[in-house]
Amino acid sequence: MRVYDVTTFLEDHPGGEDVLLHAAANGDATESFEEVGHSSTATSMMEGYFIGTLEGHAASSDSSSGAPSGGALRNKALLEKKQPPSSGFSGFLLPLLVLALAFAAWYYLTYINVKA
Ligand code: HEM
Repeated sequence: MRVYDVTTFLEDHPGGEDVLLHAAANGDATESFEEVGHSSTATSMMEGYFIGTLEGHAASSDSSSGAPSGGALRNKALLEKKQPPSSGFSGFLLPLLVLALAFAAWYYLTYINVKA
């Protein structure tokens, strides 16, 4: 199941914040969202609020088959969060490595490779 954080969108939602809060409290807004017949603009807007997927939770259309209830949605530990772009090797170590290489090159050219 896909999870969206619409807290910053509540005030801007043309359908009002109440429907969003109600859908969130329900745990699964898939059906409500589809019933409204949202435009393709609305559907692509929604992707901007996507924060991750919830594993082990069936889509609402399957919920009659005894799938776990929306309460599980609040278990943030189950969320597969998107990695922030600036972390780990590419975010911190790589720029540091490039800087170190640049310094080494400058040092070599300035002090070691001087032709008198
Ligand atoms: C991230 C999720 C959502 C986004 C980005 C979104 C966006 C929009 C947008 C752009 C509209 C204007 C009409 C259109 O372009 O289709 C709209 C209308 C509406 N939305 Fe949403 N929506 C979201 C979730 C929901 C949910 C979960 C519900 C219901 C529980 C809902 C209920 C409505 C209703 C009732 C309208 C009609 C308002 C009217 O005609 O006056 N929306 N929404």
